[in-house]
Amino acid sequence: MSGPVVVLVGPPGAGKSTVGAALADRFGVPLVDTDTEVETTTGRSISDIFVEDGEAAFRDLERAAVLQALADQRPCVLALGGGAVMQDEVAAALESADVQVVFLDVTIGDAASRVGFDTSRPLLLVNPRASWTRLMNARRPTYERLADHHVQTGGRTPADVVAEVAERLGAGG
Ligand SMILES: Nc1ncnc2c1ncn2[C@@H]1O[C@H](COP(=O)(O)OP(=O)(O)OP(=O)(O)O)[C@@H](O)[C@H]1O
Ligand SMILES: O=C(O)C1=C[C@@H](O)[C@@H](O)[C@H](O)C1
Ligand SMILES: [Mg+2]
Repeated sequence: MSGPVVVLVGPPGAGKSTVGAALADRFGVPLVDTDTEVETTTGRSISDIFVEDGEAAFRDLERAAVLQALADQRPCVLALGGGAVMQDEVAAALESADVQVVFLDVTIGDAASRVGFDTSRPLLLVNPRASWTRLMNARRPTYERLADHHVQTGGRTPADVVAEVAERLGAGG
């Protein structure tokens, strides 16, 4: 099979980057993290792009990164930024691609203790807990609709989550 082995979606703090890196090691493929792709191709931080050019400009770059990774025949683990699935073109591409989508779910309590809500997340600068919850409520139906597998991460280590995802993909053991 070519293209992404798995696509990870979920809110900030779900563990997409962490679990994605471990899965990539396990499968012997690179991790493509769209947040990192955007920062690498522009040479700027996501925060700077949001502040200087606005969210819409970031979303254009993010969409291009997702579509490129899906179009590439290069096997990888693809971790999406938390809001990527809210773009219709991204959602449609995930639905039509022959890929397994995994929704990494997390509660506000676990997400808060994991990320600490520092200044690196531009949408969570003001009242981070309330902002995270509002975004999650708006996005949850989309995460669930697009997901082939729904994996709870609360109270579990990254290794536990990796093991469950691998098992769901038929690569456990
Ligand atoms: N299952 C877990 N248990 C405990 N800590 C975790 C778990 N998964 C990830 N973490 C930690 O939580 C933090 C956030 O994880 P990570 O950056 O992977 O989340 P993310 O979903 O990629 O978030 P973002 O959308 O902001 O990029 C990291 O410090 C990571 O080490
Ligand atoms: O939840 C979001 O909308 C975001 C999550 C991060 O992964 C980054 O993609 C960016 O900070 C926006
Ligand atoms: Mg991440």
